[in-house]
Amino acid sequence: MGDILMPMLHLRARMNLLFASGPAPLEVDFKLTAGSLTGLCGPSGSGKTTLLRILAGLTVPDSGMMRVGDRIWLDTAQKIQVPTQQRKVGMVFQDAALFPNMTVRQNVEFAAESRRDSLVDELLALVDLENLADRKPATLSGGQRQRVALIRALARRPEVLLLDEPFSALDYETREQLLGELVRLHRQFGTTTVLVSHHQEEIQRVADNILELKQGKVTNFGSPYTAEKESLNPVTGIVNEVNVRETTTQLQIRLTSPIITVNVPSDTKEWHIGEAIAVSIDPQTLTRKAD
Ligand SMILES: Nc1ncnc2c1ncn2[C@@H]1O[C@H](COP(=O)(O)OP(=O)(O)OP(=O)(O)O)[C@@H](O)[C@H]1O
Repeated sequence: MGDILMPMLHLRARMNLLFASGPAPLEVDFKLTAGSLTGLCGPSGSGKTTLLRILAGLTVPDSGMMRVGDRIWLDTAQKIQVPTQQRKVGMVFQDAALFPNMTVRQNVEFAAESRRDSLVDELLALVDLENLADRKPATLSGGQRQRVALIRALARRPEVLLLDEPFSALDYETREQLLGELVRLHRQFGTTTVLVSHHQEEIQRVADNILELKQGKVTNFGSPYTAEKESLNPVTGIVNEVNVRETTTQLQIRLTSPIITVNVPSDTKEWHIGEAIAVSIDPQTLTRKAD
């Protein structure tokens, strides 16, 4: 318990990449707290997958250092490069990549340290897969396959869990369900997790930490609530009437997209569908659409 809030992962890395706009370095230096769930987001081609691959040891940066707990997984200055299979990492990608000739149970057992490990049964039960344990992956739905991939990654008892858009190929409902399961598994196992997602809103809901990349640089790192504040798209409105007064000008604004999404901390207040709430607009933030 003592090290729960200690930075358990520290990565400093620099790697020259060829971005769509030309060559530029990916340059990161961040620390993750033990047991945290970090949402990694950013535009397409900003370096998210490369960063995940560096964490996994699948890509070696030009220079850098990575420490997990008290162990060094990478130190280019000292030529230390712990290979992926010796890193305690679990990975899940968009496509589950399960072994097709093995059953669900065998897929999970293969990753577990011991075949008699009760963890396998526990994991199968946790995501409701006991009844499908003897089926082959080809006979499962996309959501079921991703569930297997998720518990297979956890069966390795990883120190770091890396998820690269694991649910993005699934329909909305299945994605929501699996996100809920991911949060539950994360609470139960407390594995330090990095989740890549294109869905900013998704990340804001489940992550306790957000890491935003743009062109290989960290542009936002911290609580999802502050990140949201900076990146929230303003509501689009049209000026309907202008009343110039002595000290203030009153603008009547017709909102053209009246439904907005706001993320608020879950523990502050109870909200009820249909209740009226006051939404205030900061006049300083008003800009012309073309600006
Ligand atoms: N080994 C490499 N050498 C040079 N450039 C690379 C290398 N690997 C990736 N890139 C480039 O780095 C940029 C970032 O790629 P990356 O796949 O990490 O982005 P991403 O944020 O995961 O994108 P997406 O959201 O579309 O999956 C891309 O322009 C890619 O072409």
